[in-house]
Amino acid sequence: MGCFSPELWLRQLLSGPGLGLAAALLLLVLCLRARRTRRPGEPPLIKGWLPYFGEALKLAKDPIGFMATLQKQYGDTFTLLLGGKYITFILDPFQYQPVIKNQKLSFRIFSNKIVTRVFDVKKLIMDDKMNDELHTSYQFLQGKHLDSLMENTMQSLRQVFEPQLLKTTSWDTADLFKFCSSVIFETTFTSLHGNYLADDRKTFITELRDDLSKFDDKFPQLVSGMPIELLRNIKSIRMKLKKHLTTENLAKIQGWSEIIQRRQDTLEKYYTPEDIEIGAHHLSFLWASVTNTTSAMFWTMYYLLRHPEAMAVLRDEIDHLLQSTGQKKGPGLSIHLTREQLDSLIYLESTILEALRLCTVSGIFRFVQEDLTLHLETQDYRLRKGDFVGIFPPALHYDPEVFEAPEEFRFDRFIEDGKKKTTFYKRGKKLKHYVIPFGFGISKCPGRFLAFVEIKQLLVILLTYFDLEIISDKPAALNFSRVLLGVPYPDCDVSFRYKVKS
Ligand code: HEM
Repeated sequence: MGCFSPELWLRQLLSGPGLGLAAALLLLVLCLRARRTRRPGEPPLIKGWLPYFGEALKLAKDPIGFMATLQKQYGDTFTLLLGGKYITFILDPFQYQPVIKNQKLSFRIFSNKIVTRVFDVKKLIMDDKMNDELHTSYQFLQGKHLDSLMENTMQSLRQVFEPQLLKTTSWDTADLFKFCSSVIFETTFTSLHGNYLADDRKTFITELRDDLSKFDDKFPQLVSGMPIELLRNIKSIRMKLKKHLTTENLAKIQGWSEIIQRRQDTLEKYYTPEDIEIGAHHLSFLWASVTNTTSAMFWTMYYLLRHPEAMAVLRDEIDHLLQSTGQKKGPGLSIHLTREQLDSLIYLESTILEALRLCTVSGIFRFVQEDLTLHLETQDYRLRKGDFVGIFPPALHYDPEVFEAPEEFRFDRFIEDGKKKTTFYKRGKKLKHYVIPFGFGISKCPGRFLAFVEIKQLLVILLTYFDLEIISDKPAALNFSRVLLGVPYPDCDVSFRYKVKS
């Protein structure tokens, strides 16, 4: 997609060697793209005044408010020019199904373009069979396989937190985003890939995390199609990351999870073992497993720290479960919860869901493979080959008809009469889907169960073993530099303090 951060695009292009290229590019697209007009049967067309970028600046500034304004003005279906791409947004949640079910609207073409651009994986586009086989590996993120991943996660969390528990009970201060990114990276990487065997394990993990974070900083530019050569040292950082994850280097890590084993077996069928592209595949999976989980963890913790009343209810809920399962805090990190027990923590789950409802600014996209008519309940729309169709979850998440006071954090929003609340209505009709942070249909995130389990386990540990308090007064806001690309990071870090409970 080419719509994510026009300011970054322009700034980068207009510095140094990008200047000539920028001028040529802008001239070309100005001529090519400005000419489109709305044809009969097509949705309202909104091009903005800026050629090529269209309304991308407004979207990047305030995506939720801007889309709400357009929805009021043009209705639930309209086509928007964003960074050279025409995207027809379908905002009525009852019309998601026709989009998801339409075979001519392709997720694979969309996602292959991104994976090729960002991670330099070339073979996916050419090899559908390999693509299918890699997708079957996602079964190892569910069911009984999830139980063993959950054990790995708990083991990794012990490794991270047991040294902390030996400390005295004095306060330590930390920055919340840095804290989440460090714990989630180490836990996720170790749970999925295993333990690095050499003595310098900690250094290896820290370097890998820092390199992934530098690479991820430039993710929006890479997605938008900016040549990696314009992004200073990102090409060499990407190469370094890929090399860490080649067959030879992965062999230095012990205890691969089933999913990593299956992916490696599949990749070895299609590549020679020494092919660096194997590392590129593992990099794309590592990136997917860590980035959104980190920001989801950040926002959940952030809201809990700012709402001590919610934190108190969660602590009670967890204490109650530990007591009822006969568990006491012993030396080290001795508590152990099964998946069913974690699932029974309904206030914990509601809190995470509420943070995701408030903070998901991703888009769900499909590529229009040929000119077609999309049949919606209310109307038919003509769509053009080469355009995209998009679902924008915040339009649903912030709909006051569905969620009362939608901009407020209410940790118990998904609880009713002491049980999980799963009924939400619009226009008097029950909604099948009301919170969609993980995408939809074929592109639905395969890691969603693991993400929930990991965040829950981490919160159980933090709330059971630590006192936690926010220090920063300044509220954090969503940073929209990666709008439409998942759960955004905060615009600033937030300091908090923690100490082992006495
Ligand atoms: C709270 C955390 C997470 C969120 C909000 C999230 C969100 C998403 C979304 C929205 C998509 C679909 C993208 C699209 O439609 O273009 C996606 C795809 C994906 N996610 Fe997640 N994700 C999370 C955690 C994870 C974890 C923990 C893993 C792996 C263990 C993972 C692995 C993947 C993979 C492999 C895909 C690509 C699927 C495909 O190509 O079909 N995600 N995620």
